[in-house]
Amino acid sequence: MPADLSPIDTAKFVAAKRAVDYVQDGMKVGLGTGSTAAWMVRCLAERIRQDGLRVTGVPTSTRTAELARQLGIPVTSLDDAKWLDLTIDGADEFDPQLALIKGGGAALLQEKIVATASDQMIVIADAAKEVAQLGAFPLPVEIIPFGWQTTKALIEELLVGMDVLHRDVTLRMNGDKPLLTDEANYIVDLHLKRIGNPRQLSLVLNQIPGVVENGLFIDICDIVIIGHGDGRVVVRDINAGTEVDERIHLVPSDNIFTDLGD
Ligand SMILES: O=C(CO)[C@H](O)[C@H](O)COP(=O)(O)O
Repeated sequence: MPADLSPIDTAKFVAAKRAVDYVQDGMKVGLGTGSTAAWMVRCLAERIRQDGLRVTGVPTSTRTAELARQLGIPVTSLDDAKWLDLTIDGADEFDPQLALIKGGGAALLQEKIVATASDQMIVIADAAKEVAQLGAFPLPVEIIPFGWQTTKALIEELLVGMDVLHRDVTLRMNGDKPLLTDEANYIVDLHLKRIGNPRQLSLVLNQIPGVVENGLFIDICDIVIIGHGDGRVVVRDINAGTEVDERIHLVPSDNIFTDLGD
């Protein structure tokens, strides 16, 4: 492990490194978005170079597509790939049932579509993302720009009847303009502090006409690989009901430390 990696980057790196062990020759793999997923893209590129692995990646954002191409990973669209063997992505929070909050990087829509079109979803995360109950991280909701203030008001109204600790909805900005997603939509962040019933909240949010999708991923993630700053990983498999603690000794090539832009 390079000495100059911070504990947080070490945690993300070891989780990513462990996750790409699940990738087998010939697989179609969904490539997540965010700083942890960017480590995974680098680790996957290294396996392609070193092991001669043949994979096709389906990126979940323009950022990830660009990084994958730069690193020589063959990429295609979900429409071409149709169904994927595996998706590996980061998350903003995960709970004991492996329900997730995603979308901190504004890519939740493509991420959810790609993960749902995969046989298996593996989430890679540092230990700080683990929570007893979701909601400390603001829940991102993708909405269409048309009538966005009405949609925001409808979300606020809906939250009154929900089991949440706090109810504040903010439009995500990029400087002085609303942030635009890859689909040219807006994101509103729901500051809820605690979500009592994520499944119910996810269902009712998606009933609002201007809502495209929300960042709650329920019953989608199969495995979470939790990285620690000391190089340890914990692999939690919800279906097998197992938790395995491993120490990974890693000697990454210099190549994957280039372009740590995310
Ligand atoms: O959902 C996401 C992007 O939409 C990311 O996976 C999530 O925000 C985690 O990002 P990071 O690995 O940088 O902490």
